[in-house]
Amino acid sequence: MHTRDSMTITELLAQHPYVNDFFDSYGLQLPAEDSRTLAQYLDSIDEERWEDLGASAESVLENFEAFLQGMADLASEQSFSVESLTVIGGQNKRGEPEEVTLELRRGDIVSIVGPTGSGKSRLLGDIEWMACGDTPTKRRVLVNGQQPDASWRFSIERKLVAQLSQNMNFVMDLSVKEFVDMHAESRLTANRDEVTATIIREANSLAGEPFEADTPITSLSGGQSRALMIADTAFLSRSPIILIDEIENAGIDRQRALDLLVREEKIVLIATHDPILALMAPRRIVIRNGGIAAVLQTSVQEQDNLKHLQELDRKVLALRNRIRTGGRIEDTPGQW
Ligand SMILES: Nc1ncnc2c1ncn2[C@@H]1O[C@H](COP(=O)(O)OP(=O)(O)OP(=O)(O)O)[C@@H](O)[C@H]1O
Repeated sequence: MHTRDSMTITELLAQHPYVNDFFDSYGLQLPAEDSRTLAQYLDSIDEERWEDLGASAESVLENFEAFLQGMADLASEQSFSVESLTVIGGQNKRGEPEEVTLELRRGDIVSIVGPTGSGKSRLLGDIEWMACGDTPTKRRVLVNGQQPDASWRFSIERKLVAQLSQNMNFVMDLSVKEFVDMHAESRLTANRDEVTATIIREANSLAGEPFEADTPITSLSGGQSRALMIADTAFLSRSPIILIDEIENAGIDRQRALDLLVREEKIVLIATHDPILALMAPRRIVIRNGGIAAVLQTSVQEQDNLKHLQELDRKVLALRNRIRTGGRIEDTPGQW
């Protein structure tokens, strides 16, 4: 029995003004002033009306409890802030000790580089799982200097980590707008229409080929769906830690994607084979044989060279587009 069970509707609305949204979604309008409790009010609704609404007093009450719990969880999540993330080394694939303690702070962007199969995704996996010596690497991950509570691993509401993985498989039959709006709704976003429009606009500015709000998500290209997920994560995810398993260079504006993701002082880790993305991060973790072999600061010289790399990249992109559109590459390299 909750204290709110004995509250009058007037009191309930005063304490939780957003409850009207919940009842609106059922097509019910709560009276603004009423000295009955919610249960009494729901009981007074006749059978026929419940049939029209496709619900019952019991189901509404039950879902209302879940809704209030969700709001409480969101509020506690917002007040919880991740200031630091620490990875304490374990062992590499040969069982040799990984002698490193890596501390990341809010707003840090770190890239993870290493040969195929060296263990980049594993490091992301350890962070996502908040490993405490219980993965093959024996690493331990601390949040704000402490081992996070085990229940966080399973908490969907209070998700500390958002992962953008390599494969995005959309199976639902929804338009881009419906998909983003559904996300916005599940996050209880206040200005949903506005946020949804911003996400679609930003995703379009990341992806080479534009798409429309009413495009079915199943017909988006790999690059387009990736762009949509990046924008969606940037604007809707409350997770303070973002893990990215490669932003492929399939026409995605990587600098813009990073700028979007770090807007909110999140901790961002990106596993990548792309030298441009690797150098865009102020620090990079080098993985070898399943262990962290080095943590390098991007030097001033590298930052300078990044501009040249980006210039090269633009040239390659232009050549790629030429090939894609049926052209030839017969001019001398000096003219590219
Ligand atoms: N320290 C370790 N001890 C034991 N196994 C490990 C360790 N590190 C990584 N592995 C295992 O090695 C395999 C390859 O690692 P992973 O998939 O992370 O590589 P990757 O660098 O992401 O590769 P790619 O570049 O192809 O995506 C995985 O099965 C992973 O669990």
